[in-house]
Amino acid sequence: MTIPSFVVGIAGGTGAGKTTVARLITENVGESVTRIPIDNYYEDLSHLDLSEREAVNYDHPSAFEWELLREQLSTLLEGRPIEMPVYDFEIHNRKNEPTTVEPTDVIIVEGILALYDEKVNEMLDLRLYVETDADVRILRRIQRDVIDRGRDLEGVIDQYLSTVKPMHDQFIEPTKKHADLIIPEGANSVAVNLLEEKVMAEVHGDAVRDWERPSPETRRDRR
Ligand SMILES: Nc1ncnc2c1ncn2[C@@H]1O[C@H](COP(=O)(O)OP(=O)(O)O)[C@@H](O)[C@H]1O
Ligand SMILES: O=c1ccn([C@@H]2O[C@H](COP(=O)(O)O)[C@@H](O)[C@H]2O)c(=O)[nH]1
Repeated sequence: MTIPSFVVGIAGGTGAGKTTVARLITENVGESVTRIPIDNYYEDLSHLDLSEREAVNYDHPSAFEWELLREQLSTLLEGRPIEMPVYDFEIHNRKNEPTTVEPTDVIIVEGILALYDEKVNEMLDLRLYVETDADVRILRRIQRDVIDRGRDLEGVIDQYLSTVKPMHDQFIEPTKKHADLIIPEGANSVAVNLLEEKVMAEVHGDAVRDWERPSPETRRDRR
């Protein structure tokens, strides 16, 4: 049984480079890492038809099943496997079959609101916020949504202006204050190399952890 020793949260706006950072900092640790995309914890919307699901605001915190994420994360931290839901962006819903996820040394929790929930934040050893300019992010998103997620240009622009951008400003960007580190320009190589070394040290058991997370009060006092 593996009890995870290092849980990293990676938040940031759509297209900021969260998935890329997660991939790059863990690519040399083989099977010792588990990625938990919080997209998998979008509420089950099977009771809605496709056109109703298309109209949902997927950037609001209420779109996520936080209780399930908290529960499954703490199960992994106790060294037990979970049945993680799997999300399908093309149909805006979960797939029928969940996937079994075993606990590993390192766990990466990644998504636009990965630093939003207080209880999830308490389970994170390191909180990262990936920050990339909005113009770069929307260009990346257009490319990805049209090519990989089966959307048309007009729909991507409408969604961006009606929900993605306002929710980013209201809910996602403010979670930056919970971050231990802010990574500018997404996958910048200096940050990636430093974090990769840290992840490898955790996996090989020679990591030195001499920090203690400051309480919210101490953080405020430091400002
Ligand atoms: N530093 C970077 N330079 C260039 N392209 C990048 C960089 N980081 C990410 N990308 C590209 O931008 C797109 C979105 O990145 P991704 O990591 O999926 O973002 P997120 O997970 O935050 O939505 C991908 O096509 C990815 O290859
Ligand atoms: O059914 C859905 C679910 C989510 N989205 C959008 O996805 C992004 C989050 O993914 P990133 O990889 O971080 O970009 C979020 O902004 C939602 O708007 C969707 O379009 N449809």
